[in-house]
Amino acid sequence: MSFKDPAPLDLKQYIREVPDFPKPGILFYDISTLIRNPEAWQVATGRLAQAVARFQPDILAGIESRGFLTAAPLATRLGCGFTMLRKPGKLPGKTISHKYSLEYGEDELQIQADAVTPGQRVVVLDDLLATGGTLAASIDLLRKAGAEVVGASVMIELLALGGRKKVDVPVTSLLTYED
Ligand SMILES: O=P(O)(O)OC[C@H]1O[C@H](OP(=O)(O)OP(=O)(O)O)[C@H](O)[C@@H]1O
Ligand SMILES: Nc1ncnc2[nH]cnc12
Repeated sequence: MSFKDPAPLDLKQYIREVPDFPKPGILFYDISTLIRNPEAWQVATGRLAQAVARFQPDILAGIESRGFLTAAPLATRLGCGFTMLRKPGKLPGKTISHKYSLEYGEDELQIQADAVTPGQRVVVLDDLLATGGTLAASIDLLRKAGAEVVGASVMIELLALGGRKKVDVPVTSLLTYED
């Protein structure tokens, strides 16, 4: 993997912080302003790719929908396969599902049953780690599909929510926020 990082570039300046979205009291970390800037997005994906390469993955798994944005360019850079973890009813053919609890209510993710060959090394990617429920569920789902989940990587980690405690594989994050 060759990537020359034009350091120093503070990527946080490209993340827009939106108060009270999608509901009062939530501070939303918006990556739209990062991905629309070609230089900043090159740097962000380059740094993420360096972190993910250390896991020596065969396949990257992206979590719908913002996880697709991070996983797909990395798979291209690293020469890995890419597979989608999707919300229910979106994937054709035989699928494997995993239901999980969130702070309020239940959610579900699916993967195609033949997406992973048993024992393949998979790294799961998302844009952001908050409570960790989504990432933990994705890892459970990938294991149901036969994957060896060797790591997880996110662009943004919200430290105060302690999400990485729910995740039993090594997690790398590019940008951390205390609040
Ligand atoms: O750590 P958690 O508390 O589980 O939260 C993190 C998840 O929440 C967001 O996804 P969202 O469900 O908003 O879907 P989106 O990517 O389609 O916007 C984000 O992209 C992560 O997947
Ligand atoms: N605070 C937040 N900002 C952006 N995406 C999120 N997903 C879960 N919590 C989030």
